[in-house]
Amino acid sequence: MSLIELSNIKVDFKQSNQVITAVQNVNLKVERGQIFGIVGYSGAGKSTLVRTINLLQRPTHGSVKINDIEMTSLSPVELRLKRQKIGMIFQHFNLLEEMTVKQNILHPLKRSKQTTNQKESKAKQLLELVGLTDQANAYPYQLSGGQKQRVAIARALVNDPDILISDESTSALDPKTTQQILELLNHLNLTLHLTILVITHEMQVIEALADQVAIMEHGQIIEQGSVQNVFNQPKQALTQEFITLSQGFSIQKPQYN
Ligand SMILES: Nc1ncnc2c1ncn2[C@@H]1O[C@H](COP(=O)(O)OP(=O)(O)OP(=O)(O)O)[C@@H](O)[C@H]1O
Repeated sequence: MSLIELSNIKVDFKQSNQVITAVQNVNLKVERGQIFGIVGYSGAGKSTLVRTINLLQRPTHGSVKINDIEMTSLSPVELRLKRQKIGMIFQHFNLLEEMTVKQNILHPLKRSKQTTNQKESKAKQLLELVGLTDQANAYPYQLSGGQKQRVAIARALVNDPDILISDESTSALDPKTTQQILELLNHLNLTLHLTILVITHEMQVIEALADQVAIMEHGQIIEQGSVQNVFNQPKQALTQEFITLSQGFSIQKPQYN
């Protein structure tokens, strides 16, 4: 049994008198402990697809199973509890500017029945895990982009999730900081056995981090497999294009005599 199993997913958006199909015919299985990458250009449907996993986006058709439980059949209360086990991080961090690092991390626990001591101890443990112990009382504006993403990661882990969804989490960061965040995600995968879904338009992120990859175009998965196989033997022209682009830019300059 796979941890995540998406079957025949379709997502339509209705806008006045037209229908936009953002995702269609998607079948995807993610095993526990995997790092699964989803690659595609802007508008390919990556974010819409992963938002169906915690039903932030309800699919028009299809089945979403987490741990063999059909998410689309859950009551609102059951769904809220299941969602707590799926953390998310984003490109622009989405921190609350008026709150300190520690308050941001503990924010998802605001309605929890945990004692202050339990929350303090959780915050301490998470601050240590993401390397921000000294910044507990700082505000987001005092932090670098990489530090902000570390706060967001700690916040995403506060309910001990089984799954972390990273939606372009390194796209606003410079290469060195990207490397550090990818190392942290890899560390979390290994030490917490966290299953991670990585959405990106950068194939080098997939190459560095993921075990499996799916390539999306026009709302569909056009190719998927192990990172090794897909990189060694890409079947689709778009996959080849992403691999070529990940090896850096090559500009043909005119020759002047
Ligand atoms: N709420 C919405 N209403 C209408 N159309 C939407 C909505 N959300 C997404 N879309 C459309 O669905 C398609 C897929 O968008 P989506 O954001 O999932 O792509 P993406 O691959 O994640 O790209 P990006 O990285 O730019 O977010 C796009 O054509 C987008 O305009």
